[in-house]
Amino acid sequence: MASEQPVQTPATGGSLEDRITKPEEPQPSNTAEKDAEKTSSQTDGTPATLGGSALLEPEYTVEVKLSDLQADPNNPLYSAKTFEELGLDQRILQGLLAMNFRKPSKIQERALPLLLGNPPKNLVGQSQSGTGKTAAFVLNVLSRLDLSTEQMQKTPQALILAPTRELTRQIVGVVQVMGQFLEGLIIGTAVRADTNSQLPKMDCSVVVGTPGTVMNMIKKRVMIPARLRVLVLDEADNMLEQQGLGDQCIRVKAMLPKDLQVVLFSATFPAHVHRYASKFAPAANEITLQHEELTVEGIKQFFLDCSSGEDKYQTLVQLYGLLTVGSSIIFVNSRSAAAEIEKRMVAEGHTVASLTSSIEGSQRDAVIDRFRSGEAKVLIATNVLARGIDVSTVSMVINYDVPEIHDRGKPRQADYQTYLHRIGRTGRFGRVGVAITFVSDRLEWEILNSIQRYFNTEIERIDTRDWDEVERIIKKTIKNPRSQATFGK
Ligand SMILES: Nc1ncnc2c1ncn2[C@@H]1O[C@H](COP(=O)(O)OP(=O)(O)OP(=O)(O)O)[C@@H](O)[C@H]1O
Repeated sequence: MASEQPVQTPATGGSLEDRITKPEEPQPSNTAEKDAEKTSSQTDGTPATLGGSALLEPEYTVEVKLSDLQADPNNPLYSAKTFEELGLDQRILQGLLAMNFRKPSKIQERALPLLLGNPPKNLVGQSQSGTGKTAAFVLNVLSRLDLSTEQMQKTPQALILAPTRELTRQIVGVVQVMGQFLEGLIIGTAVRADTNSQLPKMDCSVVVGTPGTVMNMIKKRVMIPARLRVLVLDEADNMLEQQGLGDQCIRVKAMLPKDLQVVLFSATFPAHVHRYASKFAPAANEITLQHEELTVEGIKQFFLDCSSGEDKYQTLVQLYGLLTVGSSIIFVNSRSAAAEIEKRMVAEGHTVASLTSSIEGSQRDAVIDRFRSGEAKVLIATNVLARGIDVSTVSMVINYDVPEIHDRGKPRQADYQTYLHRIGRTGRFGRVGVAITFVSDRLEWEILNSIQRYFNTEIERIDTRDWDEVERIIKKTIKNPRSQATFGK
């Protein structure tokens, strides 16, 4: 197991000495505009400059389809305003331009005025997967920084907590690109180290990290939280609910200044966590949705009947060709299942990678980086990758195992939130994708049925007796990277 030693890691896989990320030197605004003109594609979680997968979509597809979606008031990407009208700093607007963000999404348009108000108020914000929550909180963080002196540039003023190292590194990438024109912005990454290395000092303006590592850093006084103004919890329901993570978040918050703005974001806030979230972020403004509104219509949901565990494996192998049309993630419920499937598929000559919490941190970084760059197109993962990960080329998600809550001694039951987050790895920001769940017995079928009812959505059965038909259905769905689909009900 990896040591508890926390480190700051470079967001971009630089040298170990280079642990604090400084954005590149600001460029004059006309350069940014020219860059935005040149690039026809938006960037996803890790932009191409950071080794990520920039979208290779023709300009007309992005312009026409996305602007259609953003003009539809029933769509979560809809906005009546421009970023300029939201009162953002000119240098931040330049960052958005460089990312090719033309218009805010609904959550960005609604959340930003609430977040940017003074005196600052807490916020609980919810919107469907892939609708731009990261930008909403990053824009608030960047807007609240005082970078006027070198001392302040090296003083943590905002803390963003995320549940996994992969999501942490992704958020660092977004802060870096969005804040590239803010002179003096320094970003620290606080994730667990592979070995017992010394804790680096968090001499930075923004810290992004996982709760356990941040807690250690504060305890050991390598991170001084006295000047923090904003605390963000991404995937907040998961952060507050999960045993361990929840305790750590509470302990971290207890070590921070009392007059801090607390911002909680997630696509899901089940009722029992929502009550708790209201305590963690008292008197918060709230943007919430009903669970029936949460599914993204661009994600076409299917299920496949399998006769046994072995049949699930054979079905996956039959699907392999389709999995590599774009990129895909295969979700399993255990680390051992991930290892087993990877071993068998590799032995049979298929190219797959796997990412679970059983591998060391730097190896995990290497796997996700290969997936982002498109070098690895099929990734087997546990729930560690279910939330937040934004790789725009993912056109297919397979639930090899139905997501379930494992409560010892209790009957098996559906994990609604995890289902939604897993399938949300595709169909990002107006794109289309396919999610297929494998069902191998009656109980799994009942669990999937209850998921369907909970979200008031449709999960269509695919008949595997005719593989040509299966292929036709899936290809038809993912052929066009953007649909005219509306979201929710
Ligand atoms: N206003 C915008 N214009 C264009 N693209 C955008 C805009 N806002 C966000 N995006 C892009 O949309 C994608 C999804 O954004 P993000 O990862 O923030 O979604 P999310 O709501 O946090 O999803 P999840 O619930 O899965 O964590 C990203 O690739 C991001 O770059």
